[in-house]
Amino acid sequence: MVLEPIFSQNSTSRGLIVGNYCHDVLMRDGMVVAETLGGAASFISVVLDGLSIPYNLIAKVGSDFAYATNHIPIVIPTCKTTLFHAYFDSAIDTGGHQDRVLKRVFACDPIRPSDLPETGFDFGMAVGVGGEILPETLEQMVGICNVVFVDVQALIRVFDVVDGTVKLVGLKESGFFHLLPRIGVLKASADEALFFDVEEVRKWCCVVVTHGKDGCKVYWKDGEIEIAPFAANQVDPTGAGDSFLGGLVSGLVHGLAVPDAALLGNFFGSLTVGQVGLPRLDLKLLQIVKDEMQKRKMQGIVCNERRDDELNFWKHPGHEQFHTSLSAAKITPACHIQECEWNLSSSPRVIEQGNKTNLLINSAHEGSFQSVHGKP
Ligand SMILES: Nc1ncnc2c1ncn2[C@@H]1O[C@H](COP(=O)(O)OP(=O)(O)OP(=O)(O)O)[C@@H](O)[C@H]1O
Ligand SMILES: O[C@H]1[C@H](O)[C@@H](O)[C@H](O)[C@@H](O)[C@H]1O
Repeated sequence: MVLEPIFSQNSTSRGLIVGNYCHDVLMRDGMVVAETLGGAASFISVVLDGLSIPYNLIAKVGSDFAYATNHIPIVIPTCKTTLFHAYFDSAIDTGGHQDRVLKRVFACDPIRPSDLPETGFDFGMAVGVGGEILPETLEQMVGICNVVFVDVQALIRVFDVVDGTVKLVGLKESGFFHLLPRIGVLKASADEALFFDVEEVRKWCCVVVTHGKDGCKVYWKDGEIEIAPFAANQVDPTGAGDSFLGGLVSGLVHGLAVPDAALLGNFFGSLTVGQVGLPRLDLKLLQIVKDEMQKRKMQGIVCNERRDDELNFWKHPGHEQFHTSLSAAKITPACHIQECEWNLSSSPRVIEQGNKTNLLINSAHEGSFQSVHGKP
């Protein structure tokens, strides 16, 4: 397992995020309810920026790309930006995680090894959404990064040739399987985890399976541990897994033990489902989170001092208190968590302009749309 380098990270570590930005169109019962910036890279950026973690980002878009982002993507004039249509069906609601059918309508260029910088990175994140990460790209990443975190959705998605519907293939058939012993952490949603044998893969790398409102479970060679969720009022599940991964990696980079870092993942996942599109993270909230992470370090739970892989996987004293403190931060009055008051089933329209989100709430009485910029 390539795990030891995770624990030698520090907050000046530099990361490499690889995965295309995309345009997301969310539909509810046939109606467009939101158009937002998407792609795992964009959700992860929000979390890493919020926690002041430096990184380079390699993403490709077309000249139609509609958003302002902190990290400028590579523009391919001959391509359109990757576009996903996510279809939510009011009739299907699987216990808080609304199921969706995802269609890739356009696919921008793949990211090739020659698109990556040659310099070494402390950590890498392979986070494709539309099949843009090739086996040779991941191979190059494991060569230039000390440790690589991989979202399995980057490896096992295939796209219907007629309508672009996203389907999954077994990890063994994906063309990436041979690279598993060289990656640090493989993250999968519970649905995606059905496409590989966790018992087999955990021998080579750490596996983290997310379970929506129920939190997540971490598996490694010799053990496994469940990590508690945070309460959330889910309005849009999109990007929860991406923000989770951003939180997990940020925690590890800041020197937290794996369970604490996974808890931070759950925290950012829960913030994301409470909003439509990218999470808008309050600065005061972020400061509280940073302070709490610092406190965990002060308690002597500094992984990069221990260099002891096995120890870093178990919950250390104070883990539950860390959960309590983060939960409290979410409800601190000073922190305006901009949770929306509606959910996708009530069919409001959300249109993002630049990096701002407009909520256009359908007013039944006036027969018109009312524009609201988040909450006051
Ligand atoms: N309804 C919820 N309430 C609280 N936390 C949630 C909820 N949904 C997701 N989360 C948090 O986000 C994490 C990731 O969610 P999930 O397992 O749904 O990922 P995903 O299916 O990959 O998401 P997506 O593909 O939409 O990005 C969970 O492990 C959990 O911590
Ligand atoms: O923006 C979203 C998000 O990144 C999801 O994690 C991914 O599954 C979708 O394909 C993408 O459109």
